[in-house]
Amino acid sequence: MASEIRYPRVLLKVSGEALMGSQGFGIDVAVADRIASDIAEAHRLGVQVSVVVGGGNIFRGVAVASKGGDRVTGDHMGMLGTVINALALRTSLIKMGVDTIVLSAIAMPEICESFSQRSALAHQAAGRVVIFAGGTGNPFFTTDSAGALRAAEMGAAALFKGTQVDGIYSADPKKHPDAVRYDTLTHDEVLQKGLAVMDVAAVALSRENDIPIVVFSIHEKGEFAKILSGGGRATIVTE
Ligand SMILES: Nc1ncnc2c1ncn2[C@@H]1O[C@H](COP(=O)(O)OP(=O)(O)O)[C@@H](O)[C@H]1O
Ligand SMILES: O=c1ccn([C@@H]2O[C@H](COP(=O)(O)OP(=O)(O)O)[C@@H](O)[C@H]2O)c(=O)[nH]1
Repeated sequence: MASEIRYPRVLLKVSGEALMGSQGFGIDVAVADRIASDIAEAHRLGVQVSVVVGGGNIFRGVAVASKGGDRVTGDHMGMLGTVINALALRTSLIKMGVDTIVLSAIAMPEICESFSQRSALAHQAAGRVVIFAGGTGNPFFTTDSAGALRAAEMGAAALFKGTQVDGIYSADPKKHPDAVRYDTLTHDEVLQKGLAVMDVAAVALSRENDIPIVVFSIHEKGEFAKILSGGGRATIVTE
């Protein structure tokens, strides 16, 4: 029921690293199918879902730079990784009967359509799930920033970050098991406390556009729909 839905239009950022499952690299198709089933469930609830997919399971530009390589080339490789992930996620969604389109920030017309806000909104209005590939199309950015950017362009009511942990903690819970979890925070608190679950540019852009950020575990089946319906486990960042 549309009236029970907390956020009628959302942008979901899917962690690239989540897609590799227990493998050390690449895409575990079973995991891609599972994440797609959560997106399909939200879509069936009547929520307009668009997706930015990460690329950390394939390549990160900083890894090249840290070994003395060229950061910009590394970031180009990272952005191409996000296109591979977007195609995998589209395959999973289409298998489930969800009409899905991939729009890339970097033109590659033989493979997918290029991004424009106009076409993205038109595809969304036609009932499709839109997957944004290629991040922002610029080096030195992240797919979290791409998520915040596309959320603003699509008029999303919230930016969902589906990640490896179930919310925002006082410190990285993977390194500090005693870290305390927050149910709610403001954008300013995330920035002032230096909570590194998302990069500063993404949080600042969301703050500027008054877009709440919802951080939840992408590994919990059904959690996305639960949160959309007003329940579930997440940290919600609002003003
Ligand atoms: N304060 C914090 N609260 C929660 N997670 C944090 C925090 N600081 C760092 N992290 C780490 O940030 C990770 C998510 O960011 P990122 O590496 O960009 O992953 P993703 O692949 O989901 O984009 C989490 O898996 C977590 O280990
Ligand atoms: O706008 C962008 C988005 C991503 N990237 C590159 O693509 C990689 C993969 O994206 P990200 O690290 O955000 O993926 P995730 O952490 O979600 O797996 C990054 O490390 C960057 O090298 C980039 O250059 N510009």
